[in-house]
Amino acid sequence: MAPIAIKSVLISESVDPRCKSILEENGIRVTEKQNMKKDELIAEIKNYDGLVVRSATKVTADVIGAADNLKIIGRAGTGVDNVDVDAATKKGIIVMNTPSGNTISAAELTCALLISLSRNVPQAVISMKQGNWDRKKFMGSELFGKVLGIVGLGRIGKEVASRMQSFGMRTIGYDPITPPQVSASWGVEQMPLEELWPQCDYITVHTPLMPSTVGLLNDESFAKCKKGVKVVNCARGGIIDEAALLRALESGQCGGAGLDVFVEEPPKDRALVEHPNVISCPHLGASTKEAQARCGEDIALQMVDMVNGRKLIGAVNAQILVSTFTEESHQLIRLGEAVGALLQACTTSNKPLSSVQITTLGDSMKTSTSYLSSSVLVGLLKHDGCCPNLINVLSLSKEAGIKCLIFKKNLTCESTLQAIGAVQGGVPVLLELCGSVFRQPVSLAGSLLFFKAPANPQLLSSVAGKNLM
Ligand SMILES: NC(=O)c1ccc[n+]([C@@H]2O[C@H](COP(=O)([O-])OP(=O)(O)OC[C@H]3O[C@@H](n4cnc5c(N)ncnc54)[C@H](O)[C@@H]3O)[C@@H](O)[C@H]2O)c1
Ligand SMILES: O=C(O)[C@H](O)COP(=O)(O)O
Repeated sequence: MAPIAIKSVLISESVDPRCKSILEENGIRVTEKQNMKKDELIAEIKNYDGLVVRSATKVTADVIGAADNLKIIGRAGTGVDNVDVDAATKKGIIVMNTPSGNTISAAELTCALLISLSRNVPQAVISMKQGNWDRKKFMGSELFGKVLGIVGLGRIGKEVASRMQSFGMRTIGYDPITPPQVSASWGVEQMPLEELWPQCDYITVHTPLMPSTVGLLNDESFAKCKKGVKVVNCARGGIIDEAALLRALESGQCGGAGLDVFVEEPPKDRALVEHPNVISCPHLGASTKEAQARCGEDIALQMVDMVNGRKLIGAVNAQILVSTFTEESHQLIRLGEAVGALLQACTTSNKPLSSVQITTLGDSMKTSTSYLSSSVLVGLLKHDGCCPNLINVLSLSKEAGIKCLIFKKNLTCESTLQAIGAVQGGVPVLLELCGSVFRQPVSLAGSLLFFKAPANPQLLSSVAGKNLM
């Protein structure tokens, strides 16, 4: 992949100043503009190659549609649910995050909410400030010996588990990806949700927000819980269904909730925030000096590493690019694109080919097959008005109805058009085209003119001119 040029970046939220400094030290122009309305962002975004956001900027399909020069959206934090990743991918824009920078901070806030719930700390504080001394009202219960259910055993779930184990809690959990033996090694017994709900005194959720996690805790699951269960959501609003939570709080099925996140932020509907058994924060999980310093620094360094062609870290929609940061991969990508463009040029139709078979030969090609085949598709699809790159080409070729088959060994090819290429001396060359073998490999650079005729020196001079013979 040719290095991605990022000359200007817009930071649209409060991101640690290290982010701006690092980008500027690396020759990238930075503009900071916070609290932009959607229309303002749409008007502004076309001026930038890069955008850095936290969770408040909604990078919707409209914004992406207007982002004519945008090559990267950097999320200084974990969740990318405020970015339309599909729209970005289709437009060939990399989406990158810094998922571990705020793990500890989010885990610590979760623990703070769990502890606060057990001892009514926030409610007691408010009562004291109002001049009261109410010891009876705020009778709590120990966490020691209680069961904590952790739904989502990734980075934050794991850190919450070890911290709450030190309070003597038994930690059980569920995660469809983290293997049970892995979570067992940090003290979390996994089980299906059906078994988990009835055992928990406390439940905390740490999953991303996606269709399968919306309303994970809903009327049905609350009904399966112990009466008085206390819940915490420091992940994303909506993982605990807000209406169901309110109903459970009102019926006493839920004894208290600690909420850092809401479906709508800030929440216009105040019913949950104002409920006496709810303690809440304005999305503060990552709001520590340490987390912000890490995330701001990480996103800037990741962008700079990518621009300088060193490596790609944190890309959520461009896995294919990870192995394209070597000179060898650049040569193979140029080869793939040139072969794809050549095959497309050989067709008489303006439409892209409907199916393509890509065969790689040799051990050294084993790791390059995915980006090589994608680069052939880039070459096939490159025409006026279509801007394929390695990020969007699979979705563009799917839309164009191109069937792509990839083989890692030589197969008899029955294609109407066939090109064989290689990299020789660092240069992509063509060895064979539609059955014609080039004794002298043809450098795949610049403009090429192919002329098919029987081998006849006189004919050649009539085409190429005597002086070129
Ligand atoms: N409140 C904040 O300020 C704050 C800060 C950081 C992260 N977060 C949020 O916290 C959440 C977790 O972050 P993380 O860094 O631990 O993410 P992670 O990717 O490390 O872990 C998420 C885990 O959820 C699991 N999961 C996915 N679907 C599931 C399901 N249906 N049931 C159970 N588990 C499921 C995944 O397998 C994964 O192990 C994310 O939503 C993130 O956006 C919030
Ligand atoms: O997903 C995250 O990283 C957190 O929700 C933090 O969001 P923030 O950067 O807007 O505080």
